[in-house]
Amino acid sequence: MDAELFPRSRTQVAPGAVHVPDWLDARAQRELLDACREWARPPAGLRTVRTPGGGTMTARQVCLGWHWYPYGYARTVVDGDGAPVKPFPDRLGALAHRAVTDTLGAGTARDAAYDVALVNFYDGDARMGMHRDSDEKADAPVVSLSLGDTCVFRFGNTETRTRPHTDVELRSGDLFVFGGPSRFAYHGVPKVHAGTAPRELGLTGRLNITVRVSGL
Ligand SMILES: O=C(O)CCC(=O)C(=O)O
Ligand SMILES: [Fe+2]
Repeated sequence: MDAELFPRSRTQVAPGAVHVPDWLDARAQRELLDACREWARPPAGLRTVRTPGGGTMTARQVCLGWHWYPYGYARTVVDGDGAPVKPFPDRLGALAHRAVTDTLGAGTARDAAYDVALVNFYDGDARMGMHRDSDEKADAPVVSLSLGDTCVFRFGNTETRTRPHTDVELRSGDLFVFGGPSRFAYHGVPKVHAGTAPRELGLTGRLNITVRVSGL
């Protein structure tokens, strides 16, 4: 949509939590999507995540650098095909540094060694419940990039899964960074709006890439 009634602008959603609309241009989105398609291939490809309670996550996932499973990190896909996790690409680290500098300032992530990416694919009625990204042993900001369908991203507080929270619309190309006092805030994806991806991207569904420092 190029004729917004109200142009979207950069917003600080909470201290240390910043939303930047359209951070990735169409070409960068396309390149990231192509990379995600490669990463999704087996071995150590896209998988359904099973939770200890016997449930499954509706968003399917592939990891880079370290393999996340509920609730920890490993070097191999311990809850899947057992293959070694795919390497963390340097360019995702560079992208994360640029994202943090752009949102929270140059000093914030100077020494942060980004080494993990979690790629979540949402199709159909997929969503993600309120949770904290708390299996990392470091407090560097989490960098989140979205591709494809628009979603409602719910950003809450560090104490409870419930209110107060702010609902933000994340669209294809948007950046969301949460660090500092917001690093361990609860967040989730209650809704993905099917069929809202930019037509020229060629993606049915939504992809989200979070880049993190494992501290491991
Ligand atoms: O899909 C999103 O925007 C959020 C993903 C997320 O919270 C996570 O991977 O931990
Ligand atoms: Fe998360």
